[in-house]
Amino acid sequence: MKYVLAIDQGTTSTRAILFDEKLTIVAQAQEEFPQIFPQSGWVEHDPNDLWGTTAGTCREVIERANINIADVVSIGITNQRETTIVWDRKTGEPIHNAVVWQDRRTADFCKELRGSGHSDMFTDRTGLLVDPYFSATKLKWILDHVDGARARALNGDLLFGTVDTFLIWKLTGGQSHVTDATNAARTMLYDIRKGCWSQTICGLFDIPMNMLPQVKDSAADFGQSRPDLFGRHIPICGVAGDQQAATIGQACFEPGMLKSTYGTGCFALLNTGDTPVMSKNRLLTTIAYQLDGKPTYALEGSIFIAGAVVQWLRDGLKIIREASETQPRAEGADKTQSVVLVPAFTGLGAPYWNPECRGAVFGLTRNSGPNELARAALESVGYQTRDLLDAMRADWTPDGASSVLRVDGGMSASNWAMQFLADITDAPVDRPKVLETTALGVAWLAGMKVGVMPAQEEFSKQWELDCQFQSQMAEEERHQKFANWQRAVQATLAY
Ligand SMILES: Nc1ncnc2c1ncn2[C@@H]1O[C@H](COP(=O)(O)OP(=O)(O)O)[C@@H](O)[C@H]1O
Ligand SMILES: O=P(O)(O)OC[C@H](O)CO
Repeated sequence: MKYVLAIDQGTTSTRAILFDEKLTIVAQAQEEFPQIFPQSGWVEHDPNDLWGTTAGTCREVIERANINIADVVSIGITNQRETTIVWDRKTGEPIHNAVVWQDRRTADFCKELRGSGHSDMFTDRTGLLVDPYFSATKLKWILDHVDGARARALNGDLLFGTVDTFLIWKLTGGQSHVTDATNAARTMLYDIRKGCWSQTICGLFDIPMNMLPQVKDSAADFGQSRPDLFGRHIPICGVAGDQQAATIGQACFEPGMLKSTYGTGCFALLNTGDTPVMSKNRLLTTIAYQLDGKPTYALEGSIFIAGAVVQWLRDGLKIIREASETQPRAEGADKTQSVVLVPAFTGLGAPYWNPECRGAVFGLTRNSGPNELARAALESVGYQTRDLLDAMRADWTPDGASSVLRVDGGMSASNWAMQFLADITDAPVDRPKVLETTALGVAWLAGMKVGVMPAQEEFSKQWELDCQFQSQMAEEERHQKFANWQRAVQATLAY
């Protein structure tokens, strides 16, 4: 039996998962690391924590699985996207903490950029909206604020990377400075049509292009791990941003197929095939995966608060002790009350993109309590998804496309939330048996590249349904509830 080691470097923890060639999970290890909040709206990670937890969980999982290391034939890396790291080419030492995707420090600069009439150029080339979310302005910020950084970069002494690139640099002992097209597509520096770094954008930001990594397919030769790490060289053959890896893990290979991942936030990706569909409804155009030099594009909707609203009920309001308690609470909620919660704790993402608005609750009565709030919290995730899907359908609906939404992520465990999602979108919601779709996706890329895992068609056939949720809500009720949500969002934006 051969094995593939999948590394899933996420926003709050790092996981290593060992898959066998039949794509069964053999062992896994997970480690959290500190979140650093130097100022309001700023979020950083220590890159050495990202690397330390990666090396640690990989060693642990190999030990736990008790297998011959010679049988681990490939490594796959999937990662939190957009997070920006700059390090010294000679020493491998970062010159600043990683500036995390959630970090809003460049909001004012982005506002200026939007005002300067460049927005369309950025969107045409990169598929993205000018927002602090993406790497470009974070990288510029580091070059502008770390003493001497730009001069060192110009001199060729500094390297830039998203988390995948930094981990590959570390794993290969500084031999490979590479990324894949899905990660490059999140930097706002990459021309997703031409498939190269944009000279114009780098020029505008004064970013020396010699610090950018080489961009490869998602299944490619990314280098070999240092022999002292795991006892032998292991090739790194699969890389994809975590939401793209989940799209692959959900086998959304056909145009029109759609997945939504419910973790802390929620990210929905709709496969649009070989066409980069430009959104008229403030969604993002991105690369879903790139195989054999051929990019497959997707429309993406990003919601910043999904499972995090459940965490707020637990840690903030303390009205539940664990996430699963939201189900009995929602079931017990008074049906005559229409409490609506807009969880704009850090503003609203797609399709509103308003970083300044904050959360609100509407429709409270003296009888409103934990049950009604729990129901409103779960419903808010369904409503936000409906907003995304409506925007996606308005942008692009191929003939005969299925309306099924494939779901995964921690919150997809909630039957109540998934049933409401089917009800409010009036479409089937499919939850697969394997919920580790992110790791699965990148394990497949890495295993397929070295020939120990099935080709795409066979892999798609292995996708197995756990449960399909069908819409059961009367049209009138759906209409009424969604209209209430829309009014609540407008009031929140206006506040
Ligand atoms: N049974 C449940 N009901 C509702 N929410 C849940 C349930 N189980 C987990 N969650 C939510 O899912 C999220 C964790 O999902 P996960 O995919 O591990 O997220 P991430 O990778 O972003 O850390 C948490 O925010 C948690 O509140
Ligand atoms: O680490 P996650 O799972 O919260 O994913 C973060 C996304 O990649 C950000 O774009």
